[in-house]
Amino acid sequence: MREQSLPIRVQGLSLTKGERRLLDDINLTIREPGISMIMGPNGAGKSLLLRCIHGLISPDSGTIHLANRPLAERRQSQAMVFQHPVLLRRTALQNLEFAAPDLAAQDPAALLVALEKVNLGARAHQPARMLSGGEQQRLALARALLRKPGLLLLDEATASLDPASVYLIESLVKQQNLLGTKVVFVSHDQGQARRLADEVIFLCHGRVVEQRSARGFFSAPGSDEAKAYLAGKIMI
Ligand SMILES: Nc1ncnc2c1ncn2[C@@H]1O[C@H](COP(=O)(O)OP(=O)(O)OP(=O)(O)O)[C@@H](O)[C@H]1O
Repeated sequence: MREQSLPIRVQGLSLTKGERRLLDDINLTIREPGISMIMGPNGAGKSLLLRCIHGLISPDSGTIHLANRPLAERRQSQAMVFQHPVLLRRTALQNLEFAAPDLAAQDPAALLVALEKVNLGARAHQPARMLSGGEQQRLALARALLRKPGLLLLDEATASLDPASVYLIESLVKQQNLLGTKVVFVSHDQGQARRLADEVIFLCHGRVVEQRSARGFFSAPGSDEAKAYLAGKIMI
């Protein structure tokens, strides 16, 4: 059973390092059960925001609630996939066993099914760190999905993968979303955002500049920053 994550409510979130305000009073409520895509130029604070929502970074101020409960009570029901997955020096299957020891004991066949779902059935007994980049990313996704997370966070999870791996990961993410997992995806890939996103949250200089339907965002971005970003202009 997936635990309900919505609404995700971020209030007054700020993070400063030295002189720089990296996240600047972020107020954001995510209500959409579909896929929310966080977009914005390099250095906008997308990864930092995602890490805060996953509880990996403590902000200087502000709060995060999921389904009206503080983040600290909720971390077990969410999972994150990073651009560069960190895998154990073990086989692909052992990486899943380590992530889900109870499931591995009760229903070991389920782990093989999880590998097959990401087209890694034939790689089960290969060292995870010897897999290709795309295979490692698919393994990381399989590992994240073992928990049946109520919230799945993906940070540039398909950057530098070939089209077939991108397609497979996007299909699995969409499927999970339809099964009830809320998805928040950071991506620069406009094609991917158009394929996946129900809403876009556009960040610039550590602030939320726009939050609207993907259709509205791409057809008529409301801010100069988003217009420049979509036009491929470098923003300082
Ligand atoms: N630990 C840190 N100390 C100081 N500055 C940091 C730290 N982590 C991130 N930053 C800075 O915060 C800003 C936002 O970083 P973040 O990784 O969130 O950007 P991003 O929007 O994900 O960018 P990109 O699209 O390039 O991945 C960047 O300028 C980065 O250099």
